[in-house]
Amino acid sequence: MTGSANATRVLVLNSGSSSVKYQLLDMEDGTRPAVGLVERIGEETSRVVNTGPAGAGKRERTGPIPDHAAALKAVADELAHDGLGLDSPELAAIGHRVVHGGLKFSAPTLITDEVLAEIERLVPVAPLHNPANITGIRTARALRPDLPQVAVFDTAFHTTMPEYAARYAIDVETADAHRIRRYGFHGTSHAYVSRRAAELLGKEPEEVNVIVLHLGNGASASAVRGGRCVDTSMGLTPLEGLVMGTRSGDIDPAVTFHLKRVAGMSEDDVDVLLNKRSGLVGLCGDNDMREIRRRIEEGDESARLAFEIYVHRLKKYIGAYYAVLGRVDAVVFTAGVGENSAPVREAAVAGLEELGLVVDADLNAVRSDVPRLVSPDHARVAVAVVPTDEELEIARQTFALVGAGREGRGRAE
Ligand SMILES: Nc1ncnc2c1ncn2[C@@H]1O[C@H](COP(=O)(O)OP(=O)(O)O)[C@@H](O)[C@H]1O
Ligand SMILES: CC(=O)OP(=O)(O)O
Ligand SMILES: [Mg+2]
Repeated sequence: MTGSANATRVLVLNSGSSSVKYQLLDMEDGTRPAVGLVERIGEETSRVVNTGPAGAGKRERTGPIPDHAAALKAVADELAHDGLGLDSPELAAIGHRVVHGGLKFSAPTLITDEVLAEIERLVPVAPLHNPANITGIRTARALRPDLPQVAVFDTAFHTTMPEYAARYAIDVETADAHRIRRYGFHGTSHAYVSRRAAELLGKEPEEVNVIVLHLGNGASASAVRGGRCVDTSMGLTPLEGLVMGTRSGDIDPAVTFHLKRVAGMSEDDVDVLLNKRSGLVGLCGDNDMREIRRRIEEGDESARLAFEIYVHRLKKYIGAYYAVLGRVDAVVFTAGVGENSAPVREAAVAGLEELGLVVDADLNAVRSDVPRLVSPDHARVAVAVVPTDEELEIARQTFALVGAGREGRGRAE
């Protein structure tokens, strides 16, 4: 590993199926000199938005960006434009979000050829995500082969799940032969948010039991006991669990045989149906909760039903994880929908007063980007909103790993 002692910055790359989010974080002074994203990759109208530090110095351009490699080049150009290029001596490492780490990776990992090969082996179980992560890693390594690159896995936080929560009730030999089990995702977010929730309650993570509801485009719930994940709603792939923007979440697996046998659909057709044409978009044509709420206000029935299905599933998971944990200190909402949609939060806990769950309408209506309680003072269980910050968590874990490497080498030299 290289990097001088004054290399205090980490570039975080979060490559999604059609977007790359990037942030440059300074681990010494806590600033974020660069923040931005490339979206709609592969379309004619791709967009590069460089938000700049704290929203200052925003730049935006539109034009075709054919693939993730080109997107990474665009990110490098944006950084160079601000004098923050990848050749900067201040750069200590690049941290990559990697969605599927299988069973091998339960901690942030320095990327080697072997690690990359293992991430590639997991593509079949994260087809929307791992290929993008791999391109991000390859491109970044080509641009800065000397710099440590670290993978931070979505699955890592969930490796503490007990065997009875992680296993499906299917033939053990088949399951083991094909490594079929529940891995869980969004772990970086669940870890960060559950820790911040403990802070908000004035407690140590070890002292509290929390249910985290990460509701973005992808959505998942987790039950966290004393800082360790004991159950989560996503499974072998990020398809299981909650209703999402475009994914069905839980479904009778027989639906898939039925579609193949009766509707003549291929494996790929079913895959696309459940991952891209289901969830909110499949139910009502929109996957953005803002648009769905607007349509409900106008009396649109399909939007209303989509909302009700979404919330009903959410409520079932709150109940299930309440039972798993036995005692719950907080139910915490995070990510795009969880942080911004007061109606979703209100509806998700409506009728759960007997469980100690109540939302205060005034507190819930407040818009803010700081962690906050939305339950009344006297509530038995706190209901909270905690904005997630996967990039900060990835940067911290990356810097800790690289820093440890530097110290270790320092001692050895
Ligand atoms: N002001 C808002 N009100 C309601 N929902 C919102 C708002 N802003 C964003 N969202 C929802 O958040 C989603 C994106 O969440 P986000 O966590 O950014 O997703 P991802 O990281 O998976 O791309 C949008 O699709 C939309 O449904
Ligand atoms: C794992 C997953 O669903 O990620 P995202 O929400 O970024 O699609
Ligand atoms: Mg997300």
